[in-house]
Amino acid sequence: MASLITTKAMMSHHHVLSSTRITTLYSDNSINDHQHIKTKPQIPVRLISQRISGVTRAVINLPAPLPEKETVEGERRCHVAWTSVQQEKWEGELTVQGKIPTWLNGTYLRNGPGLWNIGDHDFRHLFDGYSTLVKLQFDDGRIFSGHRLLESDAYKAAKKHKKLCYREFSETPKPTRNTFKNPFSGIGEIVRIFSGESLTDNANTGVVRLGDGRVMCLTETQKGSILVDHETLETIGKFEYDDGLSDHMIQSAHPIVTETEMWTLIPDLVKPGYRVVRMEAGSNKREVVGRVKCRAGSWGPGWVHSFAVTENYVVIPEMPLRYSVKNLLRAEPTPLYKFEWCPADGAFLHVMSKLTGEVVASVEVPAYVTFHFINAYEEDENGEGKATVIIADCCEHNADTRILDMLRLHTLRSSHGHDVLPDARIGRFRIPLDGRKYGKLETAVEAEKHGRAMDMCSINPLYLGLKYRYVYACGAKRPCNFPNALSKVDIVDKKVKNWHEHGIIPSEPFFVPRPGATHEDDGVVISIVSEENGGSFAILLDGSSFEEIARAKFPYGLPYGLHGCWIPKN
Ligand SMILES: CC(=O)/C=C/C=C(C)/C=C/C1=C(C)CCCC1(C)C
Ligand SMILES: CC(/C=C/C=O)=C\C=C\C=O
Ligand SMILES: [Fe+2]
Repeated sequence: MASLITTKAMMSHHHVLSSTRITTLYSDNSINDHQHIKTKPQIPVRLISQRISGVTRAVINLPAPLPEKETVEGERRCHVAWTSVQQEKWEGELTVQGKIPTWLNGTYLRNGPGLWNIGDHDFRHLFDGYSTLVKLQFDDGRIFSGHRLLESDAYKAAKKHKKLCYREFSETPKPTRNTFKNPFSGIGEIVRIFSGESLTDNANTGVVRLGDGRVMCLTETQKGSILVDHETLETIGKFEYDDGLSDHMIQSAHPIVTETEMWTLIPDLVKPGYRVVRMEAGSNKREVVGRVKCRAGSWGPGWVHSFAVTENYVVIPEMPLRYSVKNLLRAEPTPLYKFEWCPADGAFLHVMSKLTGEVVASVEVPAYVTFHFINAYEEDENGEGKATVIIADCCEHNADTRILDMLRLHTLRSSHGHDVLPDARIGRFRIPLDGRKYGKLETAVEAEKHGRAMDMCSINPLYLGLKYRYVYACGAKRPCNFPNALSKVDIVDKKVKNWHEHGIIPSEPFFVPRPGATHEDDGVVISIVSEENGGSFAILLDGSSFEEIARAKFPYGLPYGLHGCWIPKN
């Protein structure tokens, strides 16, 4: 479907009246367009927007609704959230409806998969798409915006050769004819996987601002650590780690970054365990603080998309959903992709001292499935000035691995109106620090209050590792097949405020604190919303009341995105 839309969009000149400026963009750059453009001159597409009763309306620039017959696999036209971006880049000013707080000056940068096809080949899974950065540059009440595809080697090679060239999350390049003839090619491929050579560097998951100001896009392969310019969205180049740890090829997609340091986990597939590493701001060298050995007797370590820290400790999850070398070597994906579900081998959480690298607790907990840890903190239950327990909260999918396969594009694009999204909750782990063997897992807030969906979370970053109260995340208004609401959860009073409009798919609600604020929820929440009618807009909610304070419509539809960061204006 994406290719059909692309061709159509490319052939029409898009005119939208803008109150402040006219932007010219060239729709020459998506992979489909590329083929086309070789024989045709670039077509400038002018985006002009028109103010109608205070709201900027795109006049002709949104993709024209497709007739029912122009569909993927015989389906109805799918939501713009799951539709590839139609141009490689765009830049322009958005017209704001409402009032942006005067203190909000800086750039919100969001990463995520935004292009899910190469020529006629449609990718399978949400996580396969090529990284697409979206910026919202807030400047004195105005928003300058844009998007751009990340120039990873994987994307550049796909563009050049018009085929998949690296292993993505679920996609594997087709073997070449030589591979069939060469009896050693299987071994060669194993080497290429374990050296990381055949793995993607498509850094489509998150983006972080390091303490020294560099901005890095990330995914779960180490080679997918790529520096970008947050103003132009240009790709600067690979982040070159200067520490000899890259031969471990994979990493957590969510390092924890502060002004002074970065913490991350490097899983070890050969001797199942995790290296806990720290990198000083300004350096490219990660230092191994300690190593955790997996408790389960399984072949692979538990999948580690994210983890948590407290003031003094790193919390390392060992999920029963484990990396599987067997599945890694398969060309065709299993329902659990590169992972396998091993609940009989146990589920664990480990706690390491940041200072000494010593593992101070390692507890067995009930089975769990999570992509995202929300926050963690130490609690001194006896009031003796010593932490006795660690609380670690995560978006927990009720130990149900189906969520991974629910994120297949076919499912996201097809289950219209059916309530098929499996339930999720805020899972709260209690990890005793007194040597007890077991930890607890509880539901922090009744899941019904946020529509039984819970993922893509953020907190006030000033509360990282500390006792905190508010979680911002995607919840749901049922029925749905994907989280379709924004939720503010008060985990102390166990109250939830939800924000929803019909037909929307909002991306991660990102909290930016007001400078000088004394209340945890004094700030704004930013999200980019994909609409059912093919459009999209940026929304600003008040962090406290969770009510809309401003929105700004994009002159075109943007797909769903994953994680973002805030880069304050210097
Ligand atoms: C987008 C997101 O949240 C996760 C992306 C994960 C990726 C791209 C994982 C890729 C992998 C391979 C290509 C092979 C090795 C295993 C694994 C790290 C899962
Ligand atoms: C989008 C998502 C889960 C949604 C489920 O409700 C997970 C994304 C993980 C990667 O960042
Ligand atoms: Fe994530």
